[in-house]
Amino acid sequence: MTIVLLLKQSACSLTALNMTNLLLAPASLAALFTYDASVVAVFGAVVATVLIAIHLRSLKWKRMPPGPKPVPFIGNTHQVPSVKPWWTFEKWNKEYGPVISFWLGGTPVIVLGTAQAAWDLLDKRSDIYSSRPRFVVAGEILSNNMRGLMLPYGEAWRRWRKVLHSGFHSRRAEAYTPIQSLEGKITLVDMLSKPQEWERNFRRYAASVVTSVTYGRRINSIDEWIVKENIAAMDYLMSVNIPGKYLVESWPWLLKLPRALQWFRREPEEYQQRDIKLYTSLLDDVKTRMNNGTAPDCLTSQTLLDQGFVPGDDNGSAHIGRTLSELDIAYAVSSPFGAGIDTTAGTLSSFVLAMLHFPEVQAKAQRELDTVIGPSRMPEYEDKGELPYIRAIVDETLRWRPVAVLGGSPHAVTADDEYKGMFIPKGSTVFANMAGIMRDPNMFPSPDDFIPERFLISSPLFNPRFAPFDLPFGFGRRVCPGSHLARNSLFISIARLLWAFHIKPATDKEGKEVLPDPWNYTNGFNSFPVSFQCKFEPRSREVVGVIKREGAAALDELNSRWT
Ligand code: HEM
Repeated sequence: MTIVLLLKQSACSLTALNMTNLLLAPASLAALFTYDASVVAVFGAVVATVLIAIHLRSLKWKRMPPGPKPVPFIGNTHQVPSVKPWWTFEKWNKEYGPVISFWLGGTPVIVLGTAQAAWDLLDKRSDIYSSRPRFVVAGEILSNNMRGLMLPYGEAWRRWRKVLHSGFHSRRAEAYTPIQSLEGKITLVDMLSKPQEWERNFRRYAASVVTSVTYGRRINSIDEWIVKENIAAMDYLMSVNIPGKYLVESWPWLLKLPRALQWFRREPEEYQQRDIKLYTSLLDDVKTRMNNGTAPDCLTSQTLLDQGFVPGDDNGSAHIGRTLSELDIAYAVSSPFGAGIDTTAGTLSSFVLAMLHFPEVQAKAQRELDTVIGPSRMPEYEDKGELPYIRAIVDETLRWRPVAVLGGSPHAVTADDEYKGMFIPKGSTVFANMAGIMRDPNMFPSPDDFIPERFLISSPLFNPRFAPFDLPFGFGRRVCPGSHLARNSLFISIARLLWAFHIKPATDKEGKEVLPDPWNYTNGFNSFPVSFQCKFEPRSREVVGVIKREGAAALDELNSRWT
């Protein structure tokens, strides 16, 4: 009994002692106890939050747009063909929906397969969909972040883009139409004298328009050094931009190795020196002509002036640098070369292909030209308002075979996003698959047929959503800055080719017509018809006379302009 009482007492006294200790203990001790408790609480809360966040995130990731099942480490890389992947993307869009996702290694890729999805995300949410994926070798090492096309969305890109915007916005582009018209007349002469070289003639036209408006110098042939050097620079750029070619694209931490150990740098850095030499020599040439007062108004002269260059001053270049360095300018004004030649010339080749496969369209267009223009003069820009069917053919060509088949360069998302209940993670690469978008039968019934009437306001097939038809030129803040220049080139070239020539299939030895395969297109970010033969027969002797007369006058005028 006594023992039990003692035990009871001691238990009570222990309890009392503990209570007393807690109440009477020094403040520091109490704080220590309190602190320990809160550390545990905070730690627990952090762990719980992290676990909840991981759980929620994994739920989010499960809500990514549907797509083919990835495998560990490589994702879906093995399922994406290196040749014309846009057909596979179109197939997946048909199978899984207008917005699909897959994985290239550790990078999520989103493909938009309808115009609506592209408008909703790339246009309406352009604040977070306007960046580019990281191009380690092509953008960072080879181009030292000076090729704006590959720059992520941000200040450097904005400064670069301002140069192109002020050089090619719609009013400024109007000022280039006299050059485009004169060059177009030279092209018609080339088409008369060497019709078998029609693709080269188109390339010369596109290249001469670009060099004239950027550097104030025209070209007579695509074999001139300025074209060859620029093409070589573009070819190398393309050659390093092949997925899987460089380990450092998937493992950018390799850039943290001592420079001497970064084996992948040597060759692109050598080519960077070659690019710098080319672009600065073209810039210096314009500066020299500005100094002696012979430089025509062009993108380069305009940008140099905007950036503070003082022509005629011995130290004129020292003032350059309001927002861009001289090298930045040299790179910025070189961009139209890479972006504006294959796109324009390739679209003209698609137009020729369409005319071979849809002769009734050709005949209808020629009826319009005969009514509005007649054979005694050639179409001019002033006739544009009177030639709705020709304008519709331009739009339909851009739709029928979009040259920027994957929407140009891919976009990248800079923040997590939700779209129609689907989760789109930050850092995803986003393609607007033009090949699929332009063949969406809901938007473009009978998509494989060439039907200009879709773009004719007077036609029941007209869809007002496509007035104007901007879709081929991309989306949001990255939309093509050269679209006005490109459209003007396409309009005048197409109007005059149809006015001047019957475009007919080539014939074999037995005289049988040989139609080129309408799907035989090149691989690459710009896709255009693989070279084919066809005939350009002048429509009348009167037309030939006009071409020769106008062509000679155009050459005189161009020579007096640029020398
Ligand atoms: C038929 C002709 C052309 C087509 C179909 C075309 C189409 C495109 C497309 C789809 C894009 C990507 C837009 C995006 O990322 O959403 C683009 C970008 C670009 N285009 Fe064009 N283009 C053409 C001609 C031109 C011309 C003539 C120039 C030169 C003045 C030009 C300069 C550029 C540049 C510099 C970019 C990059 C814009 C940036 O990243 O901010 N393009 N183009």
